[in-house]
Amino acid sequence: MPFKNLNDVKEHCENLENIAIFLGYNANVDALKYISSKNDLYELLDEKNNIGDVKIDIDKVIENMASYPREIKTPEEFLARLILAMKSGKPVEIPLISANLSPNFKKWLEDLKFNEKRIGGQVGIIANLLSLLNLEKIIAYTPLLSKKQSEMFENKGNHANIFYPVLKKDGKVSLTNINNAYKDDETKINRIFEYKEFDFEFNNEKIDIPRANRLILASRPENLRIDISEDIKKELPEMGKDIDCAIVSGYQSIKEKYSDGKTDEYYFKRAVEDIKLLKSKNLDLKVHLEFASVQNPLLRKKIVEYLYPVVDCAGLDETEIANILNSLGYSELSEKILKDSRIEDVIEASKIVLEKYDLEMIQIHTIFYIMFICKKIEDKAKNDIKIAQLKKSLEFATILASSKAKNGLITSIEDLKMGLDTPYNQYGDLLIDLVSNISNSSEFTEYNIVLVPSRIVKNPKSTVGLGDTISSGAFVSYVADLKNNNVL
Ligand SMILES: Nc1ncnc2c1ncn2[C@@H]1O[C@H](COP(=O)(O)OP(=O)(O)O)[C@@H](O)[C@H]1O
Ligand SMILES: O=P(O)(O)OC[C@H]1O[C@](O)(CO)[C@@H](O)[C@@H]1O
Ligand SMILES: [Mg+2]
Repeated sequence: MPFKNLNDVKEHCENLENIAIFLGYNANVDALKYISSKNDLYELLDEKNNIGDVKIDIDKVIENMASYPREIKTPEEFLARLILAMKSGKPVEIPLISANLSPNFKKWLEDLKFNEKRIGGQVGIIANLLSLLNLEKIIAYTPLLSKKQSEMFENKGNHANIFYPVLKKDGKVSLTNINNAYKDDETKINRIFEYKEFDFEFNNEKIDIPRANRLILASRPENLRIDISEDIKKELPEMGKDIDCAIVSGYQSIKEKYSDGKTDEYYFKRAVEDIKLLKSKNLDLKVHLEFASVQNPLLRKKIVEYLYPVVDCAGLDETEIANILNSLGYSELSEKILKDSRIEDVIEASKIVLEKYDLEMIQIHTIFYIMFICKKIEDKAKNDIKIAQLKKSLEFATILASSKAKNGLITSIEDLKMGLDTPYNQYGDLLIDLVSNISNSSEFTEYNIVLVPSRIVKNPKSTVGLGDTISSGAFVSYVADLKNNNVL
């Protein structure tokens, strides 16, 4: 067990302090609505426009939403997708395009009272986490940075360590404390419905919620472009020279077509350029792409086809990798994962993606485990060290995630004691045995498959952002090993 006490965790955090990282592109405000019981649910559904009076045939509504991007426009569609998400036991994110909303649904959303507002988006969540872990420098780039959004970035390290690239009057780009770098942009708000485990009746059906989870209604503002303006873009090579790694994300909000005539291809080509520019003066730079759920299979395929070839590491959950496989034509394997989430199938899927895009590392997080898959190092002694380091990075990630699950957010390194004190889930030993058998099979002799069981928090305060927490914690820990001892 690599972490016996909080001091071991603190010592591990110290290894991360010399890491500098670039984060792009998506940040937003997460407005959280807690649904802790069936009464909360009925109150939510009855609020104002009597959305609860909506009598819906869930299957019919879903059938009618067959066209993509399967966004939500009406109360019926919201209700149907919320109940399906609750039943599924899986995290769900669905785009919400305000221009397309029915008037009564738009009003219902506007009148909704939220329990809590906190930073969201991969960039927002990861920047605040890594700041707290005292990383040397975090360049957090997001296209929209309103004053309200900039204030939600919390420079909680020993020194202000979250920076935003600002074009100065002399034409130079300076990395400015993000709290002072805001522009007159709109604030992007996502609505998060965080529900606990409970059961309820709906349309004469008893519905069980198998585990606490969340449904995200992700706004898609027309003027949000996943892009870096030319004057900042030209500085990317210099920024890349002074950092060790990058985490890129947010491509899920790219739309096929924009009002100004631009298309998704325009933004994907520029996103590839951004990564190549960051790497251009620093060949050791490691780039991790954190996936999110993408309803539209064409868009999902473009994200991996354009971006996986130019990144080194990919983080995603089992639903996301199943959907990627579906977009790549492996529909049978995809269906099996979506239906049963068997680890053998997830590992096979990871190997397919790793090989197809020549990735260095895949990191998968599911409710029951967190796993790294990568090629072995020739030298056995070195590879054994690598496995031990990968395992330690995953352990660290589970401690981060369960601390955040327990407390809703991590406010100090002391909070990590909560995660450390949370035991592995009951399937831990079974999963470890399963993976060691698979690792020894002929198909995987060239691969390291390293798994750590998750430390599931019963009745978590919230679940949104746990995947971002896991992926970023494991990735920066991996990079620290690369940087500090070059064994990997
Ligand atoms: N109650 C919980 N306790 C501990 N870890 C959890 C709990 N619920 C979920 N997790 C972890 O968080 C991950 C959620 O990942 P993901 O859905 O990608 O989150 P997000 O995209 O919101 O960051 C799961 O794969 C699991 O490892
Ligand atoms: O797809 P979007 O609008 O960038 O939102 C991403 C969502 O995913 C999260 O980052 C969690 O992974 C939420 O905080 C956020 O609401
Ligand atoms: Mg995720």
